[in-house]
Amino acid sequence: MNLLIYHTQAELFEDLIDYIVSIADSAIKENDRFNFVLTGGNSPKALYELLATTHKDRIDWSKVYFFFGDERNVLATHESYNGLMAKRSILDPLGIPEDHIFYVNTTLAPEKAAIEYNKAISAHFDGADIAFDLILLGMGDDAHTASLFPDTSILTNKEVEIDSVFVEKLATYRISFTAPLINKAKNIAFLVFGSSKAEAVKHVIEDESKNPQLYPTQLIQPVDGSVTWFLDKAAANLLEG
Ligand SMILES: O=C1O[C@H](COP(=O)(O)O)[C@@H](O)[C@H](O)[C@H]1O
Repeated sequence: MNLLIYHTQAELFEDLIDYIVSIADSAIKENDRFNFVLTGGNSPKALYELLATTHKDRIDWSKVYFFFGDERNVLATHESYNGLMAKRSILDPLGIPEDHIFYVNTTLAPEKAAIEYNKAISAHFDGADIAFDLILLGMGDDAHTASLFPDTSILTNKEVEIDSVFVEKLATYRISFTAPLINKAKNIAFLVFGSSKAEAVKHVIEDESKNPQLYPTQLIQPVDGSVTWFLDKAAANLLEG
């Protein structure tokens, strides 16, 4: 595990963008494409905007395929649809063609949306191992990541797949990568800001005995890939090591 802690968000984004560019370059050199899983939530918006403006010439976007690690069970026009924030901040500004973007189809019931997303991803990987080049993730102050929330059924799903899950505390369904699917990735990067996340960061990174029902992000342990944490000072504040 790599742990990187920054004084400012600007410094963090600069390094995170260098990291993304380097993974994109290697993936494109090796396989002529870069399979990039975006995270939702609030933290990544400024990152996406920087990638689509100041840094747009650093990646060959024609070779990039975009996916979503989780999605809200709302229509694509709803403000909380992860795909909409990505569409506005990075996908439209870069002119990414529709056939390079794997949105979750939330006009379907959540179970069906998950099944269709699994099919679309399997077809994209065409029988090869489903190992994304890079999965970006955030983490909530309750230690959820993607839509792996505490005390939910998806936490015990051992399949490498996308699943639907009812999140009781939000009284809503979500569609999400399972932990085994995330753990197959070649690279995983967490982007976490702010003091409200500090306690969750400490439990996820430093607890010796794991309790993933309470701290689901503890389930993220790549099989062969790397995991890198990009934290600001406030989020890292309670770490001891
Ligand atoms: O991995 C993820 O993390 C966030 C937490 O996001 P935040 O930046 O808004 O705190 C989560 O809600 C999101 O859906 C997910 O992709």
